[in-house]
Amino acid sequence: MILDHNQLTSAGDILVVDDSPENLRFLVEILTHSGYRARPAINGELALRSAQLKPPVLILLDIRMHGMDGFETCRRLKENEQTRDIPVIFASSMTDTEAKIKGFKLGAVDYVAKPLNAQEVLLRIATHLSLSITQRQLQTMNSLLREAIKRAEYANRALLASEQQLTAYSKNLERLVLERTRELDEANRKLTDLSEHDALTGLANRRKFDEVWQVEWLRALRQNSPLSVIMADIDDFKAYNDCYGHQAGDACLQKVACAIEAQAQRSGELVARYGGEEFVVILPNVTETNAWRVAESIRADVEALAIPHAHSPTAPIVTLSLGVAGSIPGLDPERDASDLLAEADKRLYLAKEHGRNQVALPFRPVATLFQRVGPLEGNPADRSRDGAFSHANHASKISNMLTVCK
Ligand SMILES: Nc1nc2c(ncn2[C@@H]2O[C@H](COP(=O)(O)OP(=O)(O)OP(=O)(O)O)[C@@H](O)[C@H]2O)c(=O)[nH]1
Repeated sequence: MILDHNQLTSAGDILVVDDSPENLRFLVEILTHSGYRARPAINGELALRSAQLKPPVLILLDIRMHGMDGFETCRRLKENEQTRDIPVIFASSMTDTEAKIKGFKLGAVDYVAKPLNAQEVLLRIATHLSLSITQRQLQTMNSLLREAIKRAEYANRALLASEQQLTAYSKNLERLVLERTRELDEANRKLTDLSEHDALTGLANRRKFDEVWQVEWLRALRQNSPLSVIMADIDDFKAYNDCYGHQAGDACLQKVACAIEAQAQRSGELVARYGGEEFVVILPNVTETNAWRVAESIRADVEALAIPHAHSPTAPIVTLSLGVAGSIPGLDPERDASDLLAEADKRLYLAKEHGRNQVALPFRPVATLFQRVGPLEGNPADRSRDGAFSHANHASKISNMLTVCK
């Protein structure tokens, strides 16, 4: 493909080398006439110098010259980095094949025979200039492309590295978030635990009790089931503290808390520390009578601990007074949750008033009570509580049972 004439003529100088001034003039003339810029050189040495000083876009080179001939001039042009890529066209009257082959082997791109034909010379120059310019453009595009590929590869590597870094960061972040979440969950759990439990005994605290008590009351109301509560208070605990010290008092509270908790292990049952030396037990699905049995077992178990209490006016050991109240909320619209609790509390203080170390129930003739606490019919949920009580030990416990008027 021959390029546009303007592109060819503006590409640069054409160096014309010939030791015949006539030939030189002729060539310079036809080139200039065609719009090219032509530079003459009268011998090989001058041609080399001119080409190195300002590389032309093409060289038209005579072979047979005085001094350095065209072959040698071409050889030197091709061994110089600066001039090696300039297309060389030999112009010669040596038309034998051997001379042509030698010229091509030295790196010439074409050959024009003398005497020169202006049109042929111009056509060959246009062809080789086009080829050379296109080749240079291709080389430039190639090197630009190579540069672009290099940059893309570099960017790709950088992208890959930052992707890997990002993955590592995000994995690390994920791990940190997980760790923090776990720590936060754990801290929250501890906080909830702290907010719901008494630090000394590990039992539920008053706050937790209030919450559960309301829930259980509403459940019993919905299910028309019984609900009971026991209030328990250590007798003469001030005297215990005064006698054995506060630390021993703490240890005593822990032992009593354990004993109470051991008697309220069924699902839904809750033991809480209600105040200093006061405890409360929620017994869902347990009738008042059976709650009395639980209270009596607690009282007996604390007694069985036989914790010495030398200054107690009640007994030489630590004892408990307990008040019990139970209801079926659905059948008892007159009372609400706080009424039932207040009732248990009132009975606790009646138990205190009547000598301590006993369980207080609402007034019922002893005989009736004795029958009521015997084997029961009805709710199977109560039966396990029935099994915990027998007529044999009933007689010994009755002395610790108080009946009072409502
Ligand atoms: N060691 C210890 N003592 C406590 C704690 N909480 C409350 N107390 C003590 O429990 C005692 C309760 O005394 P009181 O309310 O007078 O009752 P009490 O001496 O048990 O007499 P009654 O209840 O009428 O039998 C006080 O001396 C409180 O200091 C505690 O966490 N640890």
